[in-house]
Amino acid sequence: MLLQVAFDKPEHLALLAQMKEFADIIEIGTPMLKRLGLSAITTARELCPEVMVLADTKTVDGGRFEADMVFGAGAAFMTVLSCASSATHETVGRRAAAFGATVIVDTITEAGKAELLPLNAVFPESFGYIAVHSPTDARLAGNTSTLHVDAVRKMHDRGFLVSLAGGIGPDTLQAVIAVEPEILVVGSAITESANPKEVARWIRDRLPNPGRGWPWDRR
Ligand SMILES: O=C(CO)[C@H](O)[C@H](O)COP(=O)(O)O
Repeated sequence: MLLQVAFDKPEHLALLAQMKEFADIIEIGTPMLKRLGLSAITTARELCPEVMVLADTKTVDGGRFEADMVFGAGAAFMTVLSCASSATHETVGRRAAAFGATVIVDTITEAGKAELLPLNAVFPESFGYIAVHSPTDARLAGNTSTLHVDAVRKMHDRGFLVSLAGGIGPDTLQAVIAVEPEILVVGSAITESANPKEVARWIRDRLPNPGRGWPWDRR
């Protein structure tokens, strides 16, 4: 299982270097990307050259431009929304292949209903994972649904590697590890804690098969 640490706020940049011993993937979260732009990606690459960077673009259109920007800046992964057009999926997939990068399809707009994902569209080869994702705003508004966690097995049954995100931390770790996503995304439970390094270490120590879950591990 891979640990992706999500850095959503500009002030989280100060934590980047501390996470390199725990994170398999550093996520430049959507708000940070909007605030700091591509410099957040290049900074992460400079501070943590051995850790892959994911740009959480949540792309819905203009895929070619966004892919070229973030992959050109050094991101190894980007996200595209499952509800984007197949033309966007295809162009992002082609650019990822050209850069040797990987796309994650985020089903956040189908939150809790990832199994409804219309997969008559065949995703390009460079699409590595389906993300099942509980939206932050829904959780902050009191939604405690765990349907996205249940969706992990359904996505595995359809042959996808799965990234699981949204509200994951020490309190929920056991339940999310049980459904065996390939990538576990943890943001605020680490970045907003009093001791980010210790929380990251605690989570990392409990991951089954830490550092495994890449597409190439399955080939
Ligand atoms: O992509 C995101 C929000 O859309 C977050 O980065 C992701 O949900 C992880 O954050 P947290 O662990 O705080 O929920």
